[in-house]
Amino acid sequence: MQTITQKLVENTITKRATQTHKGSFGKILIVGGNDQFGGAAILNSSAAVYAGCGLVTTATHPSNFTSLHARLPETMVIDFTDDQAIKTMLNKVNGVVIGSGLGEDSSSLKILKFVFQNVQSDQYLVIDGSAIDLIASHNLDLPDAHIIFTPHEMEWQRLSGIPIKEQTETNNRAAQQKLNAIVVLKKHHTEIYTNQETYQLLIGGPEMATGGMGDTLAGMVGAFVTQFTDNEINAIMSAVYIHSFIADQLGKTQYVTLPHQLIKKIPQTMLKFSQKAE
Ligand SMILES: NC(=O)C1=CN([C@@H]2O[C@H](COP(=O)(O)OP(=O)(O)OC[C@H]3O[C@@H](n4cnc5c(N)ncnc54)[C@H](O)[C@@H]3O)[C@@H](O)[C@H]2O)[C@@H](O)CC1
Ligand SMILES: Nc1ncnc2c1ncn2[C@@H]1O[C@H](COP(=O)(O)OP(=O)(O)O)[C@@H](O)[C@H]1O
Ligand SMILES: [Mg+2]
Repeated sequence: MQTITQKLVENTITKRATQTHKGSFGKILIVGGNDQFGGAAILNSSAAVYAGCGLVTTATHPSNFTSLHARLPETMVIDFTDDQAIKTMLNKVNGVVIGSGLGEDSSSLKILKFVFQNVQSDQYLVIDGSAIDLIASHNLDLPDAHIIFTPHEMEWQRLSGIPIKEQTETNNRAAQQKLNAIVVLKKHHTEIYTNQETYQLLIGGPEMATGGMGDTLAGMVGAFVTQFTDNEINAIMSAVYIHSFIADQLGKTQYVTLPHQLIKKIPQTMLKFSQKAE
C-alpha cells in the first residue's frame, strides 16, 4: 500500500493558466438531496464550487432550491425528477456526482436509473451515499463511465458484501476488481483502490466525524477529477488529502470540524499547495 504524500498534491494542484475561462475547469452535475437530506446537496455543491469547478449545476428536490441558493448563489438548479432537464445537462458536463442525500425510495431509484442510462462513457461518475446503497439493494448494473465510488465502511459492506471486520486489502481489492471502478473507502486512514494500486491516507482524524463530511468529499472529488485532468488518480488522491488536511488544520483549535467550515478553507488551501509545485 502506498501513502498519499503532500508532494503529490502539490504537483497536482498547479497554478492556473491565464488564457482560460469557467469552461476550462470542469462542469459537473450534482444529483442528490431529497426533501429530507437537502443539506447533503448543499455540502456537495458548495464543496465543488469552492474546490474550483468551473460550473456546477445541482439537480435536487425543489424544496431545496431556496436554501441552496441562499447558501450558494454560484450553482444552478434543476428538479431532480425532470428527466428532460437532467438529459440536457448530461450532454454538457464532464462529470456527475450522484447519491449524497438522494434517499432510497422509488423516486430516488428512478432518478439513479435514469442517470445511469444517460451518462456518457467519457464522463466521470462519482457515486456516493444513497446511490451506493441503491446499487447494492437493487443489484443495479453499472453504466459505462469513469466510475469512482466513495463508500464509508458500512456502505462498502453493503456494496461488496464484505463485513467491516473482514475489509482487508486483499478482500477489498478482489471486490474492487469485480466492480472495475475506483473505490475510495472512507474511514480513519481512508484507502483508495484503483485497478493497479492501493493508496492510503495517513492524515485526518476524529474531528471529522460529523454528518456531511463525506458529502463534502464527494463534491471535492467531482471538482478535482474534472479540473485536474492530467491524471485522474492523482486528482482523486489530492481531493482526499486536502479534505483531511484542512480538517487537521481546523482541528488544532477546534474539537470538531464542521463541513461548511472546511469548505470555506478549500480555496486558500489550494492556493498554498499550488504555490509549492516543483
Ligand atoms: N445534512 C444531510 O442532508 C446529510 C445527509 N446524509 C445522507 O444521508 C444518507 C444516509 O447516509 P449515512 O451515512 O448517514 O447512513 P448509513 O446508514 O449508510 O451509515 C451510517 C452508519 O454506518 C455506521 N458506520 C460504520 N462504519 C462507518 C464509517 N467508517 N463511516 C461512517 N459510518 C460508519 C455508523 O454506525 C453510522 O451511523 C446518505 O445519502 C448521506 O449522503 C449524511 O451525509 C448526513 C448529513
Ligand atoms: N475518525 C476519523 N478519522 C479520520 N477521518 C474520519 C473519521 N471520521 C470520519 N472521517 C472522515 O469523514 C468522512 C465521513 O464520510 P461519511 O460517513 O460518508 O459522511 P456523511 O455521509 O455524513 O457526509 C470520510 O471522509 C471519513 O474518512
Ligand atoms: Mg456519506
